[in-house]
Amino acid sequence: IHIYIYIYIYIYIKLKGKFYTGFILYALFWSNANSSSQQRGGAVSRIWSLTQRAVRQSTTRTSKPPGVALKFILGPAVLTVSARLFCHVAHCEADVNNNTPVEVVAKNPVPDFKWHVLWEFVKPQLFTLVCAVVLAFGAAILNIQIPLMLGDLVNVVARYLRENTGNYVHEIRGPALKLLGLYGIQGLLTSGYIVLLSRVGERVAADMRKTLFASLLRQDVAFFDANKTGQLVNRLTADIQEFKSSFKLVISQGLRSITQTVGCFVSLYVISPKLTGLTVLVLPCLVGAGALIGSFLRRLSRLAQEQVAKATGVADEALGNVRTVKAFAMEERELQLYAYEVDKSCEMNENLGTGIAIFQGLSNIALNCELLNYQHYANVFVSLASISILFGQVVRGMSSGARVFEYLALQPTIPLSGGGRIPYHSLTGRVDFMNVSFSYPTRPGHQVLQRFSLTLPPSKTVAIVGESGGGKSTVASLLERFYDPTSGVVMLDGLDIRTLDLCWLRSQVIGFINQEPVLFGSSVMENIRFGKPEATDAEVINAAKQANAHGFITGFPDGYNTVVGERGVTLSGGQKQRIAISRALIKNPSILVLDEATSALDAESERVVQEALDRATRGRTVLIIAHRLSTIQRADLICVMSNGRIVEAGTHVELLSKGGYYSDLIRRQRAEGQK
Ligand SMILES: Nc1ncnc2c1ncn2[C@@H]1O[C@H](COP(=O)(O)OP(=O)(O)OP(=O)(O)O)[C@@H](O)[C@H]1O
Repeated sequence: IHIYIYIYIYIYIKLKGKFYTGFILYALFWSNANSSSQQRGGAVSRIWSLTQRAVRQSTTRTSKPPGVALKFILGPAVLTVSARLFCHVAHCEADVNNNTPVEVVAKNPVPDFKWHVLWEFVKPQLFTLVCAVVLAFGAAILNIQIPLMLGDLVNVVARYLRENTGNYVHEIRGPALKLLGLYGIQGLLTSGYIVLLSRVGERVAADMRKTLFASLLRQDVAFFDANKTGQLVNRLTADIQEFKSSFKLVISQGLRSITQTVGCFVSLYVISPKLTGLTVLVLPCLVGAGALIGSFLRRLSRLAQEQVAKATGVADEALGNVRTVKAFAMEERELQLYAYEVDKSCEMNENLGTGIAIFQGLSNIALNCELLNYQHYANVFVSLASISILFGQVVRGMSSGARVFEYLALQPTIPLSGGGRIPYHSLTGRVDFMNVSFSYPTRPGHQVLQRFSLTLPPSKTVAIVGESGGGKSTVASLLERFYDPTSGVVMLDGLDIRTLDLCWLRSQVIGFINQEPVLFGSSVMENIRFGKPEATDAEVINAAKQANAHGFITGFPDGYNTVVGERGVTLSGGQKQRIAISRALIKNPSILVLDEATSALDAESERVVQEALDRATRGRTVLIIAHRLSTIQRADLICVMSNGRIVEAGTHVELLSKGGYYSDLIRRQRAEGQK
């Protein structure tokens, strides 16, 4: 009987997660106690024998072997619970999406779990959730009834064996049919609540993902300086996954385990187990069927996982290239793309949930039918063990939830919308930096700009040159309003840019091209259209012509429909740069910022790109940040920066004749070129 109980529990463990820690500990404890008591030594053995004696004295004898409840049910169960509570060991609850948890370093290491935020997500699913709870409760109540029905059946068999009178088939039919009916209803209820719960879980998780993604995209660039993209993506994936699993498990198992534990303790002492039956013969069939359905479910799970990864890929790309997304004010479009992929993965996970539901419903029926003779022993153990799993799961679920909620509540310091706009026909494109001082929020002690002043006259080209780390790119970042100055103002047409609509500023006024153009893994057409989503094909082609890109694009077999690969890996540096220029030009910006736009190119690529840039800059206010001084000689004004200040300014000829910092830079660059 002991072997059977172990086999039964083993199967249960296989189906419901691994909670064998208590068993291993118990087995060790028991064998140690037995061998030690034979040697009459050891504190452990003495405590053990005292416990056994106390239990023997306190329990009234039943038909069960003495101490069986302690040895095979309470012992392992209590040890499992303790191991779980105190040691956090050996629990590996099945994760349908096989997400590998990544260490998350939170800004606030222990964020609070906010119930009211959870409520906002659960509210729309409340009806489905209540139905799931009712069904789960019904299934749990039936689970308690089953051993009692079983008792009726056993009584009939026992009476027949004892008295050998009456019509056996007639007498057994009633209780047997009742029992089968009960199993059927129980299976249906189980499937029902799992389907509903899976739906609630998936929808809550999908809503959380979309809301968190929207909240992340809204954040300032400074937020992304302080947080690694991988961690943010992890909150969108692993944390929400963990939270979802816990949410479903706690509701389904919590209700079932508590009701079942109470009920099974009662029935354990009411019914006496007599039947053994065909279990050994049937078990391999059950295991085989389980393995078959399991492999199907694993396939479903893998597909769902791939879809989740796809959604994560979209998020990762948008967040990883957040400067580009922000420079084109494309937050809304990225959100839509992500929402589409998330909804698809939500649907696939719902299908998976239905598969699991059918599997569990069937396995419940099969196990109940075939293993009924051990039901009352094993159920108590399983219920107790499930409660122990729940403790750990509640803790993990709440901490994952808290990490997700932490970022939902964050408000950006630079709001994306709101503020004034200057009508297109009256916008001149004059920019003034007035006494600007600035430190990056992640390095507040390091002042990058100190009382920096500079004017970009309308339709003129101003270049900034100077030593590396002197603060040139920071000037461009402040114009894009990736950050706000610590003191001083940046003005557009005489208006403080903090009073202007940021979305308008980035999407319509400023075109930004930097050293390493970032493309998205879609077609050339879509990449150029990123600059102006409503642009017609003709506008896209026109922008590509202006940027010297039309020729090479039409040379590809798929032309504008050529997919450029992740981050544009299938294109050369010069080609990528020209697509980036087309993307900036399509919005017809009044101001163009070129941050080292040609410094990563070889001489030939630089020539074609430079040609495109010369054409692109005509009639616009241009700020060029340059390393290669040869590219800026025709600028209307060249400023030399050092230590966050302008130390010299003038035209190329003026600065050369001055013989100061600029001519020194030119000399050094020539010398490097000759080497
Ligand atoms: N996001 C950031 N967070 C914190 N510090 C930064 C950040 N970006 C730049 N810095 C620091 O600010 C200073 C100025 O950097 P910036 O990129 O503006 O220099 P640069 O003149 O453009 O240099 P380079 O010519 O090498 O590109 C440097 O000391 C740099 O380390």
